[in-house]
Amino acid sequence: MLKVLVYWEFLDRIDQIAVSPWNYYFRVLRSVSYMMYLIHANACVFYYFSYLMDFDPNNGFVYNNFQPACQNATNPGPRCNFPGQYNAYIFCFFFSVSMVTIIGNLNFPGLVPEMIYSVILWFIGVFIFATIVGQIRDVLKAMTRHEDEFYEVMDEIVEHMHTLKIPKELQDRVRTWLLFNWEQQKTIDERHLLDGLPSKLRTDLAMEVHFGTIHKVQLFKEVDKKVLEELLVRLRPTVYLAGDYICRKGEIGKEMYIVKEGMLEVVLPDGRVAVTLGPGSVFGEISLLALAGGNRRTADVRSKGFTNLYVLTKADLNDVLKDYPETMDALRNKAHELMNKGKPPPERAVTPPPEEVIHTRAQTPEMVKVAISILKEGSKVRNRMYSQSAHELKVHTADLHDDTDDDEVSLSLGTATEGENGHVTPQPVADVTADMLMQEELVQKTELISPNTEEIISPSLEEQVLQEFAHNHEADRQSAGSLQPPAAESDSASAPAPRKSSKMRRKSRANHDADAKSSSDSDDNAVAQGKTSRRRRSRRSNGSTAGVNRQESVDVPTTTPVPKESPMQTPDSGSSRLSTSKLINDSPKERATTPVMASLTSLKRRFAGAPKVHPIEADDAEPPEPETTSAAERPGVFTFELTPTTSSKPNTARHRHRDSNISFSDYDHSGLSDTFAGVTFSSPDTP
Ligand SMILES: Nc1ncnc2c1ncn2[C@@H]1O[C@@H]2COP(=O)(O)O[C@H]2[C@H]1O
Repeated sequence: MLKVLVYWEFLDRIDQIAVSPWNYYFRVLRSVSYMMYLIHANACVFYYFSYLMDFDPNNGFVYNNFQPACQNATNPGPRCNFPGQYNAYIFCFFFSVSMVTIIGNLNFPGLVPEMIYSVILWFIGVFIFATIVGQIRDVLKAMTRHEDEFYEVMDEIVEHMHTLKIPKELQDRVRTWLLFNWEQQKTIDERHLLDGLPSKLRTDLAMEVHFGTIHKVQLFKEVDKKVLEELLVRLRPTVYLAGDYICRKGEIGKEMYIVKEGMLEVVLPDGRVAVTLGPGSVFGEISLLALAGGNRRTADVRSKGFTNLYVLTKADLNDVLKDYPETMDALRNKAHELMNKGKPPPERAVTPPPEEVIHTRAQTPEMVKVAISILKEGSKVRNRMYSQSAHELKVHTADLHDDTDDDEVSLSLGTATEGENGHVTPQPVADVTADMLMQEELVQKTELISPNTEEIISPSLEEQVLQEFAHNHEADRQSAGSLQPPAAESDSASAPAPRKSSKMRRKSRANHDADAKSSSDSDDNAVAQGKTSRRRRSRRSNGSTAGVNRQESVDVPTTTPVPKESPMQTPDSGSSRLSTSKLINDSPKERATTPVMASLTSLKRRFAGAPKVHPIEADDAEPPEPETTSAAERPGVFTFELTPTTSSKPNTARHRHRDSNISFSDYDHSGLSDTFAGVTFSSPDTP
């Protein structure tokens, strides 16, 4: 009897160490053992009761080993085969079991005490029996309780779907999800399972369960342990089937996810997979932390196979981070860092190429041009008129915002001021970075300088333009007279000439200089006849060079001293013009002779397609060596190939286009007599 305590202790310990399903078997065994013990105890009581009744041999109810019936029997039956040999304990145990499990069918009590004893025993027996049976049933039920619950829920859902006449395919997916979920988690909602536990225990449990995954997450690498613990408790496991979309672009982000197992794909709107995420990856943080400036999903995320994820809701995140505001900032910074490091900004990746962003300015009236050309250079009236016309020449931009990025190669549209010492200082007004050049289509569509670029060029340049007009006009006339333009003229009128050797270019420049000289006399004539740059352009575009949209010539002086009075090189329409491909493909020596060349070399290196920018060779006979002369000191004249666009929005000062990285600023029109428009290239590579 005293051993019962030891026995209970033993049972408790076994219960602690036994794992499912053995713990359930053990519990059934324990209940049976309690029953046996009680029967044993009852057997002992019965023996003692028999003893109190003197083992009366005349009494069939109590135990007696005497068996007097056998002694007197003439024909003893099988019970008399072992007279006096019944084992007292076995007999009493047998009697006790019968008494507990079977009501009645026992030796009828002959005496009153026997009857009372029997009744008490029967009552006890009923209770013991009921308890034991109930316990065994509970234990067996507990063994399968979760499974039963799961199937109960599943049956309900399936039935409901059936009632709603949900398509079979969807029903199957729900069923597959439920089964997979059960398979993975063995519970429908783990969170509620732990609700009854104190928070400290839940935290410890969560740390234990999720830490393996969380410690791989880069985003949480530097997060304080306390915050991490609080976040961990709030993580909710979930599973996704192959092909399921976890989130869709444009949705409002309310949850972020940590991948526990499986692979997921970030899918861009064009169907391309931007990146594949594996265990330890986080996604959904951009909208949750408003990294892209809003709370919308920036991409679709699709489960590649079956995946196990941890979900952290925005509400839970905010709930934790409201007590740790500095962690919110740290998380954002970290997320930004990871975003910029590992993946291109999703918005940029999915934004379609911008439409026309740079627009043509208005054309300067003919009258103004003529007046400018005939007024004395440097006169106040001329400057004012010039300034008026220049005001129309602002670059128009649309959908631009402030921002600047450095890029390896940039193209800038700028003004330059000629100083007293004859040095010309470029003043960039617009930067077109490498990004823009990459978008060749945009480059082709973009008009950096309007058809009337000449009008904002300095008076001296204006003069050159007029000279060229006269020259072209003369060529026109000649060709009209002979109905067959001379080959040289035809060449010079066409847009960028085919590649020529530097020798040829020098020669053609010499020819051009002679032409320019002879044509200068007919400037006024040309202007008077209203030869506009537009006409010249149209002649060019109709010229021999196929596939060229339009050419504009712009002189770009650099900081090399330029004699103030000496005219800048007159852009000959063909003879001195180099195509980009020419520059890029020419000898290294040539390539490195001007900043333009250096930049274009760099451009070529980065972008296979040559940008539609055509510099005209510098007017010095042989460009200086790059090692001995600073690139910024070399003069150059450049030509652009441009395509007109239409303007719908007014220009705004100092802007930058979000997609093309193009930035613009207004022209500075002050001191126009010393200011000209030009195009320069700049590159960090360029010395
Ligand atoms: N280019 C990408 N590389 C990696 N992950 C991305 C990329 N684009 C979007 N994502 C992830 O996909 C998620 C979609 O929802 P969010 O915008 O909230 O957060 C996004 C990022 O976590």
